[in-house]
Amino acid sequence: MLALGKLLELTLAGHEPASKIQLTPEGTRLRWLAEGALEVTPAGGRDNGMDLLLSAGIHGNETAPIELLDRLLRRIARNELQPHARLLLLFGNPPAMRRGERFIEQDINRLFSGRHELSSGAEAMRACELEHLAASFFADAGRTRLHYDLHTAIRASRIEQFALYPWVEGRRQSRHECARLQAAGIDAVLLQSQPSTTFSAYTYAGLGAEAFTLELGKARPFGHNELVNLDRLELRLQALIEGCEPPVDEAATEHLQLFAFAREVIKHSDAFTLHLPADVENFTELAPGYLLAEDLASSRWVVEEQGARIIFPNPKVHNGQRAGILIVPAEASLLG
Ligand SMILES: O=C(O)CCC(=O)N[C@@H](CCC(=O)O)C(=O)O
Ligand SMILES: [Zn+2]
Repeated sequence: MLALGKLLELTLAGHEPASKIQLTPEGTRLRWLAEGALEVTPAGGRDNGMDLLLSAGIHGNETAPIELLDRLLRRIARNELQPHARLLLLFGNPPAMRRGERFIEQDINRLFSGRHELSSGAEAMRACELEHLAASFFADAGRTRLHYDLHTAIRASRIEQFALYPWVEGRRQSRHECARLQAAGIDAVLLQSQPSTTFSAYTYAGLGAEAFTLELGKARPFGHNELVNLDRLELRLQALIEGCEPPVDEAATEHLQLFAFAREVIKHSDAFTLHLPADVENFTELAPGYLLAEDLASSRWVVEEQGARIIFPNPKVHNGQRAGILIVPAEASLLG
């Protein structure tokens, strides 16, 4: 296997490869761009016009998707997968991956769309570097741009695999892309309705890609991901890479669970208290009138929405950060 196929090993060891460009016997080109960053160019005459960015490890402890990217790259480097799409593979936060932690100083997924400019430190610099790598990768006009930013969640989830679809003014979220995700084993999509500082929001709003954060199960250490079943996603990604994706059935989105963003719960101070059990699962329903959280100056978060559910509840975030999202069921007619 080509040495660059071991990007994960190189990244975890903090090593730079001796040779930065390698070719498979079929002519697929692997190019190391920066720590945790590798570009794959199809052999001559094979390029089908798709630019596919796959990222994982934006949170260093979310190992199942990191292992998934590693498997895909090794297959390419062993000449078992013949790419017809251009690929950019990114491991987002190598120092945090080495420590098996979500982040070192700051959550990188709060630093995109220029937010890193208001901050400093290694994670702000990495967010800036990732923006540049993505922007250069998606620089050519007239090509299809797709980005999946792969994650796992801190807690268990009533809907195990779901996507967050970024939002930008004036652009409708695509039924076709939702159907493609459904075919990849994703059971629910949260349609965002406000700007965000995540990586997928940057590539969606800033670079015009179709882009999603995919939540694929519960975060566990390397080698302990047997409960995270990524088979359907892996098959779909292989098909996208090889340019032989089976047709996508848009009518099937009838069975996709769609949610709309209702409100973010922001932790303002150390006095913040979240009134949920520590083991509450993502997508747990909360009845109208439920007192969800309290904070300084007697501020209270009371559920008002019918059919509300909570995702990503986390009272341990830094002050000023999101401590949960309230979502509500949405209609497929929102999709374009
Ligand atoms: O499990 C949790 O509480 C957080 C899981 C996670 O990291 N989610 C992403 C979602 C990104 C998005 O909103 O698109 C994040 O919080 O960065
Ligand atoms: Zn994550």
